[in-house]
Amino acid sequence: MDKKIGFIGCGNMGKAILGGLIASGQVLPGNIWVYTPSPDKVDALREQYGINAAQSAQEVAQIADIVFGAVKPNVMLKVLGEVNSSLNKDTVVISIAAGITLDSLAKALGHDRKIIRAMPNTPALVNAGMTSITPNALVTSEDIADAVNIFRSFGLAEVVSETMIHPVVGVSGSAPAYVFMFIEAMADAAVLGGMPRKQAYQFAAQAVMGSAKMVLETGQHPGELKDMVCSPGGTTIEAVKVLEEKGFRAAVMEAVVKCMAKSEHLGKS
Ligand SMILES: NC(=O)C1=CN([C@@H]2O[C@H](COP(=O)(O)OP(=O)(O)OC[C@H]3O[C@@H](n4cnc5c(N)ncnc54)[C@H](O)[C@@H]3O)[C@@H](O)[C@H]2O)C=CC1
Ligand SMILES: O=C(O)[C@@H]1CCC=N1
Repeated sequence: MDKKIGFIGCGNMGKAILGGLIASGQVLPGNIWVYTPSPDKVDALREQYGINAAQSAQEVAQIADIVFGAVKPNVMLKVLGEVNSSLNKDTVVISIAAGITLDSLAKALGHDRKIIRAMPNTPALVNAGMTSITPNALVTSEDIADAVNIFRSFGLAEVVSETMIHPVVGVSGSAPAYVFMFIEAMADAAVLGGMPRKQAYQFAAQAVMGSAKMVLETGQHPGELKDMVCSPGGTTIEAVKVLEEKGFRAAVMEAVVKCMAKSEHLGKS
């Protein structure tokens, strides 16, 4: 793609997208402009990736064809509002902020602006992201294809209606955090069993990745795949029984429901 890509804000998530995009070879580093208020951080990104360091958010807005707003939700509307007059007519603005609706973005940017609300996740950094994309009515099918291509260059991406955004945050945007906790807890137990810590993380993480791949690639029901592991009278069913007794599934469901509720709350405040 020869479009110019801009990042206003580039912390955990912006860097995951930037890193994924560059690793995919889809966009050359020379076609990427980044601004954050900390010049040291932008310089570090320039050294690591070879991107252009912008002096201001307005500079990014002037140059880029596609501008990522990758700042925290509480400053997103202010930051985008301040660069609005620097954007070109056809620039596509992609906000990745949790809880910031297309409607509020249009209020900050004007109702004639092409805007996409996207919800990526940090595994973008290792080419395994999952992103939802919700365009407003002004975004053309070509713009949508560009956005899908960008996000698919480092994982999977689906266009969804804005009503799906809260489940997306719950099951994907925020989900890596719960999975990391699961991996950490399994590894702690393996360490308790005498395994060196580094090896414990490797075994636990590979088990999670392989299991996820089985769900994605076999098309089999997760319950069926679980049953395949549980030998009669074996070790796994002992662990499964404890997880059921401790309310593992209910805890996960409740956590995701809380996450969705917070996403909805952010959208209203
Ligand atoms: N971290 C995650 O896993 C995910 C985060 N998001 C969304 O991504 C957005 C960013 O989150 P993180 O990357 O985690 O936050 P972060 O705090 O790591 O990064 C924020 C970035 O914005 C910059 N910044 C702060 N004020 C600014 C300003 N006035 N102008 C320009 N840049 C400014 C900071 O220097 C930093 O580079 C949030 O809106 C969040 O909802 C979405 C999906 C997943
Ligand atoms: O915790 C958050 O608010 C952001 C949105 C999805 C993941 N991190």
